[in-house]
Amino acid sequence: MKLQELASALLITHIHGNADTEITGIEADSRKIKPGDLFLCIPGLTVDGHDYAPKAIALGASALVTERVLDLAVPQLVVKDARYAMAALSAHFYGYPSKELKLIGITGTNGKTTSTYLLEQILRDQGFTTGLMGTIQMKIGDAYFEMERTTQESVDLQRSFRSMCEVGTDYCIMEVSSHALELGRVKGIHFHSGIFTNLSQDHLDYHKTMEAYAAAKGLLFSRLGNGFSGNSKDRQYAILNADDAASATFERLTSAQVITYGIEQPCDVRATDIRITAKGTAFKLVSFAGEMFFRMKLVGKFNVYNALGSIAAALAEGISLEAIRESLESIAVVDGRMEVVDEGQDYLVLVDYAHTPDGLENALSTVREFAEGKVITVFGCGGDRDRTKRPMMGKVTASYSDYLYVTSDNPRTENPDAILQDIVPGLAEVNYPENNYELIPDRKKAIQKAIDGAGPKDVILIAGKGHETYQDIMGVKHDFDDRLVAKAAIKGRMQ
Ligand SMILES: CC(=O)N[C@H]1[C@@H](OP(=O)(O)OP(=O)(O)OC[C@H]2O[C@@H](n3ccc(=O)[nH]c3=O)[C@H](O)[C@@H]2O)O[C@H](CO)[C@@H](O)[C@@H]1O[C@H](C)C(=O)N[C@@H](C)C(=O)N[C@H](CCC(=O)O)C(=O)O
Ligand SMILES: Nc1ncnc2c1ncn2[C@@H]1O[C@H](COP(=O)(O)OP(=O)(O)OP(=O)(O)O)[C@@H](O)[C@H]1O
Ligand SMILES: N[C@H](CCC[C@H](N)C(=O)O)C(=O)O
Ligand SMILES: [Mg+2]
Repeated sequence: MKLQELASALLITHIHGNADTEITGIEADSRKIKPGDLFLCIPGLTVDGHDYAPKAIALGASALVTERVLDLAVPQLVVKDARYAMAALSAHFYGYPSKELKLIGITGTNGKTTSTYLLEQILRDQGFTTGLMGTIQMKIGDAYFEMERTTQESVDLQRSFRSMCEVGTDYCIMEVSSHALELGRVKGIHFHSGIFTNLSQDHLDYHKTMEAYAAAKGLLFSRLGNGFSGNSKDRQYAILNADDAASATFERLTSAQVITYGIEQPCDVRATDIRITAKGTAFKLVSFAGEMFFRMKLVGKFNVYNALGSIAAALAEGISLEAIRESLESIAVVDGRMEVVDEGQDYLVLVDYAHTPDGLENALSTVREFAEGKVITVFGCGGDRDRTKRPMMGKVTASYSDYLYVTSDNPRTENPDAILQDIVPGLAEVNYPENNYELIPDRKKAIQKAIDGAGPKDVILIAGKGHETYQDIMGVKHDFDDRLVAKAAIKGRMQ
């Protein structure tokens, strides 16, 4: 595509240099430039992409998008806002692929990944070709890719959507993080439907206040449904959790048709008669499409919420309740979410991804409900992330646990001991006895100790890392998988 043609996606631009320059790719990271690419210079929060333009040119970039003319010998498309331009130009370059897919975005503090897996399974079982995008991985056709982040940068997103179109994808189910919404990664993307899981504290390092965090999530819904067509195929849906106060705001923001789900409040898709055991969850579904009993292998009341959001979305797509039930009942586990580590031991070991106060409250209240012995928790808090959630996570964990091992969870560039010290005031707040916890920065040692000390019927919850296979220390990702470490410790104890 010629630079001139690409520039037509924006009204106010200025081309400095040859407008007929051929662009064969589009990229915002100088480290990924290939010859012929257009390099987008994005002023970031940590560095300014304009400083990397010489490196991009050295690697073969044929033109730049800049916010000011740089003294460099390549054509430049000068724009007002490079981040906005990145979203608009990449959509144009890849031919607006989100319009060719039925894209269902899922946002909320907890439950996004789980919900994407549930809904994707239901749709796949119906014979649809599905795409998936989120924290654990991206799926395009039958190929799986590792993800750097939960929601990709706009240029990568558009490229991924185009690849999904090329393999005949009908539905793409994706997690939409608050960072992505705030940073405009999903600007101009056409969503078919949006699902809201819940809102509780996280990421205040970035959003600063809960109001700003909620407003970021709201962006997904304010963009839905703007333009009725009368054609039921084009109809857009906002699927909202009736038991979460933020839903009322999102309902006001959206023009999409609202479907509500929940447990406590009256709503369109509701679960009653809920039973929770260590082996699964059963409930009666009462919905606008009828009533039915569900028996899922997924553990925890929070997974009933995740199921309800997915059921509502699937019903909106015209899938029968019976088919939805069959799919949901077939799912054994979502990678790293309440995953059992079973080596035949007489205590239960669960690996879970709870890494917020609310996530921990949900995971631990579930464990409390079925634990016959003590509840022992191993957890930590991520470095370079919301510090104010640390004592809150300590408090919640202490409230539900008989014994605690406070340890490291991706300290990143922070001092691991200092992170642990930020958690301790939360334990003191509920007068947690000093004899009931240990601070062990080495996560492997903490897991080993928890396993060595477990008695029959005890439950050990290893929280925070779930599917992760690394421990990030000073920017270096060291191999670390809670499930493998726990497995080895259980076996070690048996010998
Ligand atoms: C707060 C945040 O999300 N920041 C993201 C944002 O950073 P930024 O705008 O500050 O960019 P920057 O790092 O200053 O770089 C500016 C520009 O220079 C470019 N650059 C930079 C270095 C270089 O050598 N060459 C180069 O070209 C960069 O590609 C970028 O275009 O844009 C960058 C490029 O896309 C991202 O790498 C970066 O993610 C950071 C690393 C991050 O950790 N993000 C996390 C918090 C995040 O996004 N998490 C959510 C999930 C959260 C959840 O819901 O749990 C997610 O969607 O993953
Ligand atoms: N609906 C829910 N409500 C509250 N807690 C939940 C819910 N679903 C899952 N959780 C808890 O949160 C943890 C993370 O779940 P999941 O990975 O599905 O969330 P996520 O929103 O994708 O998280 P992230 O923002 O890190 O991508 C789970 O391991 C579980 O402990
Ligand atoms: N999406 C979340 C994941 C946190 C997972 C936890 N293991 C941590 O590193 O804090 C984040 O980037 O904040
Ligand atoms: Mg996720």
